[in-house]
Amino acid sequence: MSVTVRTLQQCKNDGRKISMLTAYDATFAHQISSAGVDAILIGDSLGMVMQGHDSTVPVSVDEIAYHTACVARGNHGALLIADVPFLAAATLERALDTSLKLMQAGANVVKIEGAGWLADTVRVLKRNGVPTCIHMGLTPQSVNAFGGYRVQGREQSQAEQMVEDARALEAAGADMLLLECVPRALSRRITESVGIPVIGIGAAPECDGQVLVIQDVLGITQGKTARFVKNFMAEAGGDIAAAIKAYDTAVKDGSFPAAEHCF
Ligand SMILES: Nc1nc(=O)c2c([nH]1)NC[C@@H]1CN(c3ccc(C(=O)N[C@@H](CCC(=O)O)C(=O)O)cc3)CN21
Ligand SMILES: CC(C)C(=O)C(=O)O
Ligand SMILES: [Mg+2]
Repeated sequence: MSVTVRTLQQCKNDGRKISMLTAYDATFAHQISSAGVDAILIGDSLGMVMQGHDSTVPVSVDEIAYHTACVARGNHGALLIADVPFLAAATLERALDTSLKLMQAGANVVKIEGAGWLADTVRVLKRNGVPTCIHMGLTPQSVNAFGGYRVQGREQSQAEQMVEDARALEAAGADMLLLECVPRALSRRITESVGIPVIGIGAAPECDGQVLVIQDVLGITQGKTARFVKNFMAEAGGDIAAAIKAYDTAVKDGSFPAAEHCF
């Protein structure tokens, strides 16, 4: 049975946690979906972990579409979410063109970095049959504007705006939200403020689900990793399939993330 946006909504309604991991190729899609992970993100993090860039800014729509098609061939029933690259949804026309390529490559949902100002985009995509996930908080494509990868929503006014934006995006028809590097208390408040599933990374165990980059889970990422990362390879005795299963189990039993992975 394939996972759909309705399955994830049911998970939130029933209080069952959602697990998500990134994948960029058929082999990992096979391993991750076979382990029972609910959703696979074809993330623009591939610009860093696959291509060796120092940010996600250089990634193109055609590259995400290529990796989405690779993942789709190895996938066994996980929901496929494709990242919309830098500026590829900056106008409604671009958002539609980008979604056309990603959905035809095999995506079930497109994920767009931004905030409340994406409400119109969400409405237009929904009308055209494209489910959306809006990535809020630390949006890595804005690293040049932020001046680094920094926690977002620490100031009261910014926190209130984020809650308001989450509600506006739900009202516009967004199917899910993703919060990255948002303080735990605010992440919990946003998750409780909307009816749609909220996936966290550096957010809170109280989110409806969690996502990590697969290389981080396997402990093979080059250089320093973020606070929210947990390497599941050690407890899995060096077995990749066991590490993926350990992640899925830890998300679903609520033991990941722990306080040390949150802000
Ligand atoms: N391997 C990998 N894992 C990721 O999670 C990831 C990527 N690559 N590439 C794209 C973005 C970049 N991401 C990042 C990168 C660094 C931090 C980071 O170092 N954050 C600080 C927060 C500092 C603060 O404001 O307190 C940290 O200490 O975790 C966070 C997210 C998440 N994404
Ligand atoms: C880190 C996750 C949320 C992401 O957007 C990516 O992998 O590109
Ligand atoms: Mg991304």
